[in-house]
Amino acid sequence: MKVAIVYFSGTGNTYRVGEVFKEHLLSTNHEVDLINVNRQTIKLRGYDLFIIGSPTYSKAASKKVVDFIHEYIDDEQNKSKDFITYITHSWGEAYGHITLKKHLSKLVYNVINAQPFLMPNGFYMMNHEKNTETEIEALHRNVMEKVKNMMDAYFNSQSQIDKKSVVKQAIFETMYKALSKSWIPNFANKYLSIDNKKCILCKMCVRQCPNQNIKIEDSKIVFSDYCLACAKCLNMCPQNAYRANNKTFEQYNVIQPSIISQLK
Ligand SMILES: Cc1cc2nc3c(=O)[nH]c(=O)nc-3n(C[C@H](O)[C@H](O)[C@H](O)COP(=O)(O)O)c2cc1C
Repeated sequence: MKVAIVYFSGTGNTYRVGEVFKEHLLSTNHEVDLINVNRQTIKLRGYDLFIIGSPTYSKAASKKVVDFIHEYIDDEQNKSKDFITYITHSWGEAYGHITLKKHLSKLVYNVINAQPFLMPNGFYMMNHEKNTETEIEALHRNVMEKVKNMMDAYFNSQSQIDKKSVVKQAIFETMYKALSKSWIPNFANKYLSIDNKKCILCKMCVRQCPNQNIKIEDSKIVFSDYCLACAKCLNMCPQNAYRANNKTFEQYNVIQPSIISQLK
């Protein structure tokens, strides 16, 4: 079977879950491509199964992934294929996997499994707490078990759609759309700043920003007003020069590589 795992990820969680799906499928002799929505420029074809993952933003799915479904997956050739959706979230209830299912179902795709994954919080400078190492390890172990269960269910032809209120899903999607027009695009300008004593103008954030929202002008980092609030820049800055709400942000180092290597 040929599988496309399609994801968007700011702080590494959704990527990490995609990677676990990939490792699991490779170990059971399937062909797998792990595809970042930011790097794909042509329609996806020739896959038997699509696994589509997104971070949760305001309880909904990232606009990047929803737009990608319409632009690069919607194709007559994919109509008879199977789909699995997942979202990663860090607190409370999340509805993004159901948002993705709704968009795919409207396009007449067959979504067999839709599940949330609770992950370490990469947005804790704005909301809730930073996770401890013990919590992070437990969350990553849970990912491995859940991925295995999801794929076992899929290969046993069992549907596993997480039950969620469709009314709440629609409300949260509408709220996220409204925030995407106002608060979110200005997030970096409003809440982020750079410690210029630490910044070495390495341009890593400029290159890695998924929406090209970061530039260097007059030897300083500046933000435009099309931020996604994905928190990638803060988490991956090699100098930890980013400040959030005027405070130094204590990074997780993206996907906690030391912990992940221990779990392998
Ligand atoms: C702008 C923003 C809004 C978020 N809103 C929620 C939310 O409503 N509920 C939640 O559980 N997590 C929320 N989160 C946390 C992320 O969904 C979570 O950490 C996710 O795993 C990040 O995925 P990534 O690491 O692949 O970017 C939010 C994060 C950001 C940056």
